[in-house]
Amino acid sequence: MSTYKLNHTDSFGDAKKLRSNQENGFSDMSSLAQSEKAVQEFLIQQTPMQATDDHLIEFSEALRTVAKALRGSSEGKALAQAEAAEWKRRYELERCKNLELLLKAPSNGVCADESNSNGMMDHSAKSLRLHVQENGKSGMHSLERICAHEVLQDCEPNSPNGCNNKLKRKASFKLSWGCKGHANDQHKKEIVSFESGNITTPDRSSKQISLTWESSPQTVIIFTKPNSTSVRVLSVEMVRWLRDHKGLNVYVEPRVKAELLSESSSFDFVQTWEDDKEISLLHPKVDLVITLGGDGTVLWAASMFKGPVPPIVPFSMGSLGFMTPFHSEQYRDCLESVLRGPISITLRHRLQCHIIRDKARHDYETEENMLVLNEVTIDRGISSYLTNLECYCDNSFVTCVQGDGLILSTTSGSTAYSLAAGGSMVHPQVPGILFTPICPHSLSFRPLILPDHVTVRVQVPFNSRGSAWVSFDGKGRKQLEAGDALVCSMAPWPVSTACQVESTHDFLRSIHEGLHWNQRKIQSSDGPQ
Ligand SMILES: NC(=O)c1ccc[n+]([C@@H]2O[C@H](COP(=O)([O-])OP(=O)(O)OC[C@H]3O[C@@H](n4cnc5c(N)ncnc54)[C@H](O)[C@@H]3O)[C@@H](O)[C@H]2O)c1
Ligand SMILES: Nc1ncnc2c1ncn2[C@@H]1O[C@H](COP(=O)(O)OP(=O)(O)OP(=O)(O)O)[C@@H](O)[C@H]1O
Repeated sequence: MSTYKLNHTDSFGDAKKLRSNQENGFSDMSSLAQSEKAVQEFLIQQTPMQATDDHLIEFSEALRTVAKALRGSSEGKALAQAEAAEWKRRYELERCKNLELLLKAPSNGVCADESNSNGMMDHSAKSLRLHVQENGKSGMHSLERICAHEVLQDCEPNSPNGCNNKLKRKASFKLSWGCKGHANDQHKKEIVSFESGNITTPDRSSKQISLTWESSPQTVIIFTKPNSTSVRVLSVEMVRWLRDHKGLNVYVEPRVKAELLSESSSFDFVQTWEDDKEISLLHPKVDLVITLGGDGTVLWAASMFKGPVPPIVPFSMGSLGFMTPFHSEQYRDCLESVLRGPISITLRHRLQCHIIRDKARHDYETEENMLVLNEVTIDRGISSYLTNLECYCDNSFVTCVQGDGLILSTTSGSTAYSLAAGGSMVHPQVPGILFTPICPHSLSFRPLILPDHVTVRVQVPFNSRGSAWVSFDGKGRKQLEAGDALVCSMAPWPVSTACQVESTHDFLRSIHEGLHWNQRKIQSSDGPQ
């Protein structure tokens, strides 16, 4: 039998080609775009109906061809910008790797934080570390590898050891993928095997994931739904219990710290942060996140982490709870069992999105990356016109959405807005991107589910009647003008949420209890046999 190899290529394989296109070709895209618009306007006035002369018809055909070519080139620009952003990210990653090597060099492979002989972090090392973290998501990701779980422990006023700024380990844990029929969670096999030239899939890729602590969690952060009396009462009780009975360091939002202090000054042990930048640096210190609220609070908590997210334990204190399986009345038992481990988790994928502006001064300029746990929505906002959105998947044209808009959803978000717009419900652990139109003005537009490795680009064409609006998990609305594009792909930082029982059980329970999915009276046997 002949042998062969299966290659996986990533969607950026053509980036070099695109870059050279960019360099050699379309240098002044905005003027091209204006010319295209002018041609289109001209065509609208000069329809073949009005132009009876044969030459004019021929001329208008030629202009149509030119307009098409111009449009093609402007589409190429947005694509090239997306590719450029990706190359920029890769460059940042490389840079951080080099920094990692630099940090390692003087201390024989030991993390720079550890290398300091008296255990104190020297200022330059600290500022270098912060600098790396501030340099975009790749930098932060890389840093996690550099200093896995190493943190600078804050000075505790009542600490038995006094304030010695000793470096302690963040609690480490292990994730294992269980297989049906294999009690031993160490069981490992290739998902796809090519033995003897035959392709087989001995195991399925999505399995139950369990988290086992390798050292005890020490620090938790609690996010709470605002303006709720029951949440406020519970947070007071929980913070005290976590400190007095579990000896944990507790972080809360600044608003909650103020609430706690208004209850009693004895809550001054509770830690907080001052601005968003500070919270983005908290990840290396926090072992566990607790949310008290509904699904919106889980979305809120996840949005605070622009890189890796500590495991989340979501308590249900809202009306619906697709991502909040824990009952707040039993919080002590739940937290005892989570802190002890092992626990089943659902690894929820996130999408990373960024907007590429047509007006961007140069091609490498893109906006900040946004991470969503549910979905990114592109809609018509306050405009009463149909949206007109050109959609591409990698380099292929998907379709033009004409309707109220488009939802690009994670599988976790499949039970949220996408469901309301007619998308399928998908188990949250299935990797993929849901492509769900909102009220498409078409009889034949069915929602799609795309694989997890693709990059989706949604562009407002230059001939669009109005602009479009983007929102991220229902928040942070931004306007997309003609020529602007949204680029979206799977993020490398999933969100792990603790399960009450296990992932599939919790998912089914949420659609049964939350949506009364497929509830119907059972037909009686009293009838034709
Ligand atoms: N027509 C709609 O169904 C519609 C419209 C706008 C926004 N939304 C959803 O609201 C989300 C924002 O939630 P919020 O709590 O901040 O706003 P919100 O307070 O307006 O609540 C929206 C509702 O969506 C539910 N929800 C959120 N995530 C869910 C999920 N993954 N599965 C099932 N239900 C979910 C919430 O429980 C809540 O009942 C958006 O991400 C979007 O999915 C839905
Ligand atoms: N810590 C927080 N800070 C600011 N806003 C928050 C926070 N937690 C939640 N929110 C916002 O409050 C709103 C309501 O939150 P959430 O969905 O958790 O509660 P709920 O609406 O009572 O739940 P449900 O939708 O299940 O009834 C959401 O828009 C969410 O973004």
